[in-house]
Amino acid sequence: MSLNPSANLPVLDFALLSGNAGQRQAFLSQLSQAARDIGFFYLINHGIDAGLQQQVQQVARQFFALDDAEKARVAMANSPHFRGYNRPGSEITRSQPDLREQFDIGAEREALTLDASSPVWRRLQGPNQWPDALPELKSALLRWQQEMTQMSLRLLQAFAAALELPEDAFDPLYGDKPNEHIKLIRYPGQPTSASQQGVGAHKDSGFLSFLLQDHQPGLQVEVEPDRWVDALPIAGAFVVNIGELLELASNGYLRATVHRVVSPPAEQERLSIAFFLGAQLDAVVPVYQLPEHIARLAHGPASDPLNPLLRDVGWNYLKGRLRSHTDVAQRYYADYLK
Ligand SMILES: O=C(O)CCC(=O)C(=O)O
Ligand SMILES: [Fe+2]
Repeated sequence: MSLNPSANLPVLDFALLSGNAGQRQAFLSQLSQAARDIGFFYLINHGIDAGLQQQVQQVARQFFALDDAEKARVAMANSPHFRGYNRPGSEITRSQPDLREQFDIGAEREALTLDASSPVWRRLQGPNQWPDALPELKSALLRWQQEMTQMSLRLLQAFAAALELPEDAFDPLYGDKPNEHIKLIRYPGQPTSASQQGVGAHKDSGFLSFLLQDHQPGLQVEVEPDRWVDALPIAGAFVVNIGELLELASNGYLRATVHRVVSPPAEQERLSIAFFLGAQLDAVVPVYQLPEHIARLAHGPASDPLNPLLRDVGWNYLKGRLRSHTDVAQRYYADYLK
């Protein structure tokens, strides 16, 4: 394993984007190169306060330390909107259980009124579940959601500029309802005899994902078929990766890179705070007209029969949620799955 955390993945300095014209251009060209070569990079000087990062990590640890009974009161199995707590082993990736416990929240919006003709993905919108035993969690995560949304939308605009599109090209895809998904994740240590699948190999479904890791390694990126590199933690930095919506929007010029987490050793644990920026659920991702020198290198989105990428955002997001959370799927989506 490499000792220099930045050896495997590029490190991008977000402060350059608001610097002078030369610095801005340097950032955009580093961004397009990093995004195209690997689809994963570290982001530093992102403007998210270090104190807030630590507060969110601390409240996440407090949440996972609650009694099982308290956590069960906010179980995702009770939410048609896929919000709430999952015990280790309850989520499935590539048909295997993921050895991680997690707490999901999304945008705090009212459930939609639905009738028989409503597309099923409209069930995804709705309220979060908050634990009574830890009121600080709600205020910390709603603030996190707000700040992460602002920062990540700036980065998404930089992606548009890096693709030589107007900076606001993607704005209509999220409008005033971006899909702001936070996942607090704890990976318990595993003996070497057990499965080491913290989370199995996958692509993220949204535009961009941001991971705030603690000190514990485990995240791995598939840089070429069957070649995995460690994305070792860098304190305060976010690991950023590209999701399926940006792969679709760039006609495969940018790629949603496959990644996974290997469980920590026995007696240790790993905490990760993930933020997924997605489009509004009723958007459809168009094929953007890219300049010739970029379009030439765009080979179309990946075509994996096990994971078709869907341009209809609501359907693409629902696909991933149903596959990962079979208990919610059976309880609230049985009519659709039939
Ligand atoms: O734990 C991590 O840092 C990565 C998690 C992840 O890839 C995911 O939940 O989509
Ligand atoms: Fe992921």
